[in-house]
Amino acid sequence: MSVYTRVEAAEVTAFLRDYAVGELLDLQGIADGIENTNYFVTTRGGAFVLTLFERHAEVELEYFLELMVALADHGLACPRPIMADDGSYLRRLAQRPAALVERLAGKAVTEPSVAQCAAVGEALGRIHRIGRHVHRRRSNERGPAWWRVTADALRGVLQADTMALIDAEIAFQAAFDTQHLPRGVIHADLFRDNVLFEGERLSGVIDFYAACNDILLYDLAICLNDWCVVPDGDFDDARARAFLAAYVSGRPPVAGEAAALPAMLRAAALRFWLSRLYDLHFPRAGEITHVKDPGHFERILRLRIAQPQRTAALWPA
Ligand SMILES: Nc1ncnc2c1ncn2[C@@H]1O[C@H](COP(=O)(O)OP(=O)(O)O)[C@@H](O)[C@H]1O
Ligand SMILES: N[C@@H](CCOP(=O)(O)O)C(=O)O
Repeated sequence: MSVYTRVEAAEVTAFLRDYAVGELLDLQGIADGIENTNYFVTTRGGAFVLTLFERHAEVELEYFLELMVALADHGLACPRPIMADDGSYLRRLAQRPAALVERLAGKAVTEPSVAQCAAVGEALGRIHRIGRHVHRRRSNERGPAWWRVTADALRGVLQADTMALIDAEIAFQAAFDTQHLPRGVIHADLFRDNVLFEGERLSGVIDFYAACNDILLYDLAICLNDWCVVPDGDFDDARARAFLAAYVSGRPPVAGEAAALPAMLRAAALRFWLSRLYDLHFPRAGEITHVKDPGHFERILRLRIAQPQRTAALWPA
């Protein structure tokens, strides 16, 4: 579940007095999600999602909200934050920072089609372009420094050969030159559960609460490893081609990006393997029970190491 902080209708009614959204008609806790407390809020003025943020600092939340406003202003299908009467997007409710955003139609897909992968590639290219308008900055809290700390935390609980693979990959990534790769705002967690569809139409990209400034190609690699794979982690060529073609039509790559993709795919696999391993071995008290399979990303990492040329033919000429 993802209602960590309970709020009553009376509290939400009082909270909504500072927004021009009309009277509260309905309040429903949202069961999906991992990190924050989310409620569907229906008022006379529309349908919204109320998020109570459970762990981020206000300065980070200002970054996420600035990004969502910029994306919505530039026409990306994503939840537009609702401005309170005092001009702010971030308020407080039940001793938590809280924001009200537009509720979007659609559902997440578990088996994406070629057309849906193309739509996600197109949306990711747009996020990377529009991200240039965001003035605040945020570093990637799950970047190489976090990989090393997390690997050290896992050292006592993993088998020696598993640990050796993690250490070798961290060393490979440290030696890999990324200076020439374009950087900007990345979503950083654009998995299947963070995109809503109505049929083949992408109706919303959600959950910008891992967004940060990092290598754009790394964001692309995160998506490819999730959206464009068959269950064993190998690429589905048609989906990967469609995703890449749609992405590069919106954000043309610079020299050297295609050659760096195999390493970025490995970095993306390592990052989610580590977070899943950490969540499995060190579950957070009182939090989510649906632990995601770390083995999936171990398989993906091993495959990407074994097949460095695999994406060469998928990247548009
Ligand atoms: N703006 C929105 N419109 C419609 N549904 C949403 C919206 N935001 C969140 N949801 C629903 O709430 C769920 C949890 O949201 P998410 O942001 O992924 O939570 P968390 O940050 O806790 O992981 C999503 O899977 C989706 O079903
Ligand atoms: N999409 C991820 C979960 C989100 O990552 P986290 O580091 O915030 O837990 C996955 O499928 O593992």
